[in-house]
Amino acid sequence: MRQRFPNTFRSPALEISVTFPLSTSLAAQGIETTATIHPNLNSEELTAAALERGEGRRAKHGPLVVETGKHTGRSAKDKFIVRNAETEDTVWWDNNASMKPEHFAALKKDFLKALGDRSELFVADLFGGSQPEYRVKVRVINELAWHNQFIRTLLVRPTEAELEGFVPEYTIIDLPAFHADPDRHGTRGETVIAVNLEEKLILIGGTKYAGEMKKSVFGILNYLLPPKGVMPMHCSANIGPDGKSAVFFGLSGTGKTTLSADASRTLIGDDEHGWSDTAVFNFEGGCYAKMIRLDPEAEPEIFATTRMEGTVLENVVMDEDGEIDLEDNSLAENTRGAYPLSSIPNTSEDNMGPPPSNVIMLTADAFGVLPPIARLTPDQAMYHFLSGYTAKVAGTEIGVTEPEATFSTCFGAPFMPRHPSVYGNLLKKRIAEGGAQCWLVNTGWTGGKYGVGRRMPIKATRALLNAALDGSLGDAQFRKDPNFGFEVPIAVPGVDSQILDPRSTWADGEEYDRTAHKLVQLFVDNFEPFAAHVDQGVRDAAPAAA
Ligand SMILES: Nc1ncnc2c1ncn2[C@@H]1O[C@H](COP(=O)(O)OP(=O)(O)O)[C@@H](O)[C@H]1O
Ligand SMILES: C=C(OP(=O)(O)O)C(=O)O
Ligand SMILES: [Mn+2]
Repeated sequence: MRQRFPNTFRSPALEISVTFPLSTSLAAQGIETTATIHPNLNSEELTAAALERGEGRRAKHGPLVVETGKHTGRSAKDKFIVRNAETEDTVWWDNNASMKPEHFAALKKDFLKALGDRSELFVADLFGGSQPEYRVKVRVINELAWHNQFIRTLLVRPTEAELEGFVPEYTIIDLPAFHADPDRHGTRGETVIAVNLEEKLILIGGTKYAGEMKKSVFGILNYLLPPKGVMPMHCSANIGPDGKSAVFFGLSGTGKTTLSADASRTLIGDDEHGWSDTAVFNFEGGCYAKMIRLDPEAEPEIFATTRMEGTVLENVVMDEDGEIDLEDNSLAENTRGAYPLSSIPNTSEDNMGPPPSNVIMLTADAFGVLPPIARLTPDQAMYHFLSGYTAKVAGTEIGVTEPEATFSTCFGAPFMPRHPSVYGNLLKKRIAEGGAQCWLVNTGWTGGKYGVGRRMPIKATRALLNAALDGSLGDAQFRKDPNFGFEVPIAVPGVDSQILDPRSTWADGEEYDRTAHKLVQLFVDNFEPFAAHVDQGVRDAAPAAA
């Protein structure tokens, strides 16, 4: 039986038939421009505007196909948080690059001048977040029509009633054609994502990769929600036939979107959620899926969106007949598709679900050491959440050309402005309250490390996940992993038992042991800085260095 929630957040605004005037003018925000303003256009109008302006081409079955030039992934090293009274003591500066207020002031002045010079601008008033008491009003100002379509697809679209009297709390100005000047703006180069949490203003310039906008809103929510007792999460989420929800943490490209799209489960969202006292709620109103080598058998729901109007395909190769080729990575390895939740058949109508009964942590293990699934105690869950061991998947960040083993705390370090212990303690509290069962799932390599072994078959991952989520995995026999101490099932119906014992999938068991000991040492070394922030139970959950 499909889980039904009151239809209070699904907005028809994606289908608004006319442009909707801005309740708060740009001038009221101190933005002087003679540009023609296109306010709150819907997808259809924005696609038409993008095609008219030659920003992209239409694929045979409807999607808008665009290219983003040299930036086909996030420019992680060009993102800055302004260091000021608001952020000095609240931001985790070991992990977030800082910008001086005077550099931001110069950058803002130059952005406002650039806005003044534009002949037209596309402006969308949107929500970041679905649960009314926690959502943030965000205004996005774009020079590209397709960027405006992207962000209204990815964020939550207000109803027409909610647009009445809409006063933006945060404003994003997104100018891909703007080139930052390192001397004047304190940037590394001409690309910049500058976040001012005091002025509530985000300036994005010098990149056409649309993911920067969506991740900027994610960063705002990751900063604002912890003081309200809400845990922000880099995860996807869905609801099973039993009405129980699950969240899937994972760094970029590890499987959040893929694994949360499952015909037998109701999708909530694919990337960013909050865990409040009463619900797990989506921060977004759409999905942003990797499209490279998409297998229509393994991922039918996502594949169907590549044949729909309202989808934006980023860096997907298309021939002159409008036929797309998802196998072709000549433009980018990180090809993407952005589509509204309404494009997926079975989604939660109010973008929310009950607090999670299962917490899945997805790790793309490039060493091929970790089992395809492991059951975690709450202390082991905290340990792995703070460790965030995974691989940066090729293409998701500028400069990452093949899987790189990495430790990305909270499975989303690039998006976490506060210290990891803030998020870790919220997770600990939520798990203790609701008794969620936690799992570690390796969607990376098996049969050897990256380059020797093979990628974990999606079919095996889905079978193991479904067994975990429907509870049947609880009846399996488990063994204790000799290196990491967590429990691993010995046999699961429908899954090749050998894959459950990684060592047996390697040609040389002793080579496996050596690699496993190396990985354990990497875990131990990485966890050092967290040890003081956690209790003894979590420290005891660590793997024993060889
Ligand atoms: N076992 C697996 N589980 C999940 N995804 C897998 C697996 N094997 C390969 N993949 C691929 O990894 C990528 C995961 O991308 P995606 O789900 O968009 O990640 P995220 O949403 O975490 O950024 C997809 O291209 C998917 O086809
Ligand atoms: C779009 C992104 O998110 P994800 O890959 O986690 O879907 C990203 O990391 O740029
Ligand atoms: Mn994703």
